[in-house]
Amino acid sequence: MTDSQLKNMTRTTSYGLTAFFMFFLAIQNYRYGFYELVYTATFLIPLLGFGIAYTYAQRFFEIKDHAHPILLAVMVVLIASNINETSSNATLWLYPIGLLSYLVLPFRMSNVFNAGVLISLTFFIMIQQGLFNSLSFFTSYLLISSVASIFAYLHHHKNRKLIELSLHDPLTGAYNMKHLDDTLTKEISRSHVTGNTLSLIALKVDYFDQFTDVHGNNAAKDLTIELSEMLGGMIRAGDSHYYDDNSLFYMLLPNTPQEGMLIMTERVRRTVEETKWQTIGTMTVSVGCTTSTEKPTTAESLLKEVQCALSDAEANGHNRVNHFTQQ
Ligand SMILES: Nc1nc2c(ncn2[C@@H]2O[C@H](COP(=O)(O)OP(=O)(O)OP(=O)(O)O)[C@@H](O)[C@H]2O)c(=O)[nH]1
Repeated sequence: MTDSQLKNMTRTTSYGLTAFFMFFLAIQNYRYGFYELVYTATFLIPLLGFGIAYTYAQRFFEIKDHAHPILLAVMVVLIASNINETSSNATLWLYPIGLLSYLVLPFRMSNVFNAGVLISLTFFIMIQQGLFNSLSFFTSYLLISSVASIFAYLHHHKNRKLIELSLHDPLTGAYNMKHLDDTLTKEISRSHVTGNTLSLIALKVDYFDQFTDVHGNNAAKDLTIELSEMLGGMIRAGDSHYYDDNSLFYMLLPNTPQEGMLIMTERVRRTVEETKWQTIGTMTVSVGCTTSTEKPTTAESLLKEVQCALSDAEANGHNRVNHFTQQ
């Protein structure tokens, strides 16, 4: 299940459960003779139904999320219209809306929404029913929305960590190969639309296996981290670098023509050669590079081209930049 399918399912279920809860509250109010709240429920339940329909439509059409906060705000106003000098039963109906907001709105927006409800309704109840009732609403709504907010925050935080872990290589902090596949596919489509050239570079430390045999795995890891930091510092905003394995790096340069890419790769090769490396003193790298042509291409074929160019650079004596040429 994709992220957006899961989000839509959560929203639909949350609207459905809230509608069920409202229906139950409406029956209770009918039994006790609070007919105004029953009338309000006849508006609220269709509004929640609209929320379900809107979420469903979002699966098929590119519709923004704007309707969700508006829908929740309308429901709060409808409920608040039942609060008067004598009755505060309607405040009970606000809690499920507050909880619903954490399930259908983005985290920050739901915090702002609940803060707005808390402040405006506290003042409104104070005017209608005095300080004691408004304080009682304030404390109970604050407690419930804070608990919901803490849970939502934990979920949001874990989610961000998981996304980061799924995109980055744990050793170097560079992006991983799965992310390169995804980004490359997107950038290829973009370059077809805009007509801008896309450049891809593969770079590998020369004689890295021998280095590992002599200096050990830890030194090899330290060198890889050092090199990754250097590459990350040399690329421009909009470029990105990726780590595969065995000291093999890729760099993706959108909107960069062949001449620009050759300037950039030669600069990287020379900088590596001239740098005093903590773990090894001096070292060199071989670089393979390719640029997208006007012909339709795929991420797979660009990767093959760049790997082929890198193998040729290594076969022709290492410490060189080699641009892929069609045989
Ligand atoms: N994408 C990308 N291209 C680069 C980078 N460095 C150099 N280039 C390319 O090489 C060309 C010449 O770059 P430089 O030698 O830095 O000259 P420059 O006058 O600073 O280049 P501009 O910043 O584009 O004006 C640029 O126009 C780019 O196409 C880089 O880090 N990333």
